[in-house]
Amino acid sequence: MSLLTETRKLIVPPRTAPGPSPLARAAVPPLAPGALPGLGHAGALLRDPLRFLGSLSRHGGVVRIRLGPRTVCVVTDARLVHTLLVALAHDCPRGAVQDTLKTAFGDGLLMSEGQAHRDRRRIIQPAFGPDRMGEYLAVMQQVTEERAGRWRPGQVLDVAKEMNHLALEIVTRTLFDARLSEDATVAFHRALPDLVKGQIVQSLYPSPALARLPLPVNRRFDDAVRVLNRVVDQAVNGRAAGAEEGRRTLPALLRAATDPASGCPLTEADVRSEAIAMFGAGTETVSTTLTWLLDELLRHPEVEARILAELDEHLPAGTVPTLEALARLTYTRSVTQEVVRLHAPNAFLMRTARVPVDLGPYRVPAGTELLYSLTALHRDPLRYPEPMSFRPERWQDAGGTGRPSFLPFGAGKHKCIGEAFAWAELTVAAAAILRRWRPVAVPGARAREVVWTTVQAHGLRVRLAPRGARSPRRSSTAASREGDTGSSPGDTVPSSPGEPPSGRCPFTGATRATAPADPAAPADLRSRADLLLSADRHADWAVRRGLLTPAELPRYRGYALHELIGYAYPRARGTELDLLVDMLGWFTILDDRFDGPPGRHPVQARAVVDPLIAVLDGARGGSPSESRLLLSWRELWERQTASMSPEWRARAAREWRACLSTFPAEADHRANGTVPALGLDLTDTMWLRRHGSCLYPFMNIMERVHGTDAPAALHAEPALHQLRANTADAATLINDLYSLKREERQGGTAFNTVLTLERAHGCTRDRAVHAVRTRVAQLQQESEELRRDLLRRHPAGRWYLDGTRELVAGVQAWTSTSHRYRVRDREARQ
Ligand code: HEM
Repeated sequence: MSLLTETRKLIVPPRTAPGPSPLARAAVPPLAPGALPGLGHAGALLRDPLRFLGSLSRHGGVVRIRLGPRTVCVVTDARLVHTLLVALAHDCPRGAVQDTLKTAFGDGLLMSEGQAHRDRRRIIQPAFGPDRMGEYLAVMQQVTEERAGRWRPGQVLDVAKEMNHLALEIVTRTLFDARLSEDATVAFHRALPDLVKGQIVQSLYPSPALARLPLPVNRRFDDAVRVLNRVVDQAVNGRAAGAEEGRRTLPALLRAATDPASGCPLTEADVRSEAIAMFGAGTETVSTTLTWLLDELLRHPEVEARILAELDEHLPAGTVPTLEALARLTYTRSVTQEVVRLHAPNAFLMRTARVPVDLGPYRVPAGTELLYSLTALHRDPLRYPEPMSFRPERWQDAGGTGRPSFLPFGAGKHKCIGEAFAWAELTVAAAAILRRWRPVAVPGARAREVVWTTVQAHGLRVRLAPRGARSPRRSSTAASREGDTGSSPGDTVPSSPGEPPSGRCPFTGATRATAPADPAAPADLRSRADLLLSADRHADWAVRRGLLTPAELPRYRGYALHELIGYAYPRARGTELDLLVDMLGWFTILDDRFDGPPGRHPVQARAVVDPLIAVLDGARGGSPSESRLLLSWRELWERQTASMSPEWRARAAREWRACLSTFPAEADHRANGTVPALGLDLTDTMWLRRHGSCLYPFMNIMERVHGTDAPAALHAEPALHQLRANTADAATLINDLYSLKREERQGGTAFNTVLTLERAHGCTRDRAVHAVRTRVAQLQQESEELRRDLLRRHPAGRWYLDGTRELVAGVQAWTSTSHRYRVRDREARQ
């Protein structure tokens, strides 16, 4: 210790927190017993840090410990910790551990002090304001549902790993409106431990110059810094597909700001530095807490049941969470509070006294390092009886979070800026996971505490069981639709006469028609509040993406596309449901574009379609001239393919390409006045219709909904190819029957099998309709046989085989009721 410091201690009066006269305070904090020569207390701290830190409170509110040659004061009393963080904040900045990060990442919120810190905090605060929070909730829910939607029944989940990825994705998608590649996500989590280890070790070096030596720990730290900078670059510069221009993301806030000290705009280095702060402080804390939450729920099923009941009551499935709804989840909040108390992530936090300070009855000299453990504070038996018991009820008593001893987010000027974000994230993510899955404990794979700078939950593995269907409460919107009856098939489909028209069917070649299968009674979708909410969300999405104007919405909503999804994919929920509705909506809007000039001009058709196909080939976006249709397609392609296998992606790309290529092909025919109807079986017509109606891509999506590819051996079966063709044909033909009147009004430009039969083969209307209905029945019958055969050999693919049947039934149920194919009397007369 230098003479200068010693002299300063004598002449500078100690800073004191407000309280009794400083004259009464002069005690040197007691030294904890058990110091070993040379090592001091380092062994005890390393062996069981939380037990050791927890044991110190019985010696005093501030206790000295020796770590080798260093003496550190541990603050064990919650009130004194509060004093340190609030009243003494100016004189006790964060110190050496934070300085290491400062060298690596610059002066971000997590690293800065004083005026620079205050200025930066003021700039960043709006990113956590209540209006932004409202928007983040929906994203948090969506991200979690997407991730949980990729899990499979029976899968064993490494919970900590999954929660790490989830928390990183939530921060990226909310604060940055960006997406990280899977590689970047993995690299981030690999690099973080090396960063933290290096941060601690380097803070112990007697000279900063030692950090430049080629020691393994330094090298790994430098590598970690490089990786994290690369990841952060992706978040800062890589806006998510479909991200809105001008959205108030954190980088946008920072780029628009001026540094009050210099009067200059903030630099890209500043933006990156703040991104590091958010990733560093806002991911592992949350993921660890979520992991502990799931662990505690496994031990306390009755708590889980109460949470689910409360969610059903105040945040029904399919509801987009709001801050108000979250505020009503009082029991769930008690549970998350208890998890945060018992497993407060911050095991060690540090401050350094710049000048002599008094803490309660103790005097602490300048230069002293002060350590406090929020985890240990929250396990103090005097404040929390039976501290190691998980008892959410303790938060329902008076006092709640207002207790001065409850400091999971710190206090004072460095208090967690993400506190509200974190509470919301914990609730929304837990709700989305628990709604979908029931985690079952894997024997011998429970969470165990591993203390680093945070208290991590290692080793928890659970097996996932799908949560039994819970009945969503009916929303008022659902109830208000009870009077809806929809239209009857007779409105639009020419009825087939009782007896088949005589002669050979031009389509099927049969002389006697097979009786068309009766449509199964459509399932009652009115109790599906989530479907209506998905429809609302989709309408909002379509307008925000510029695909529709608000004026176009009422007519568009009349199509009730969400009902088609509800019928055809009865098990799709959450993210998949939203994806399906968005995809179908997008395709319908695209299809409607071809009712206009692009449908008659092949060059225009190709101008619309080629950039969409290029996305499937991996073309990168970013040109400011990209159409809304293209931007939203990019987003949808990303959402469809996320987490799917390369084989699935290749198949989906191939089939979307085939589908989109039909638009210019049809435009060619229209321009030349030709009909693709060579041969009696209408092979060409059917190829175009089958692919043009997007049934193949929508069959692929069944695998996305199910969370896994159908067995490869099933895909290799020629019989499956036939079944898929039959499914596409049957659904297309059903659609042709119901859309007949609407398409007839387009004159010779429409592609409809009934009309083609009339035009190309001179059939009467009755005969053409009968032929199509007969073909549908035949396809359905053949499909049943194919299904039976495939099921015998590939029982694991049952869900996929059943899905093809549901798809056709769904199209049938919907086409018979949708307003899309209704022709109003006035229109019909025109
Ligand atoms: C369960 C979750 C979380 C816990 C327990 C937690 C805890 C804390 C604590 C104790 C501090 C104060 C550290 C100190 O005094 O030195 C802090 C600061 C901070 N936290 Fe959190 N945090 C959580 C989530 C988040 C999230 C989600 C974000 C951002 C998305 C975030 C961003 C930050 C930042 C930037 C700081 C530094 C604030 C400043 O110095 O002004 N935290 N957090």
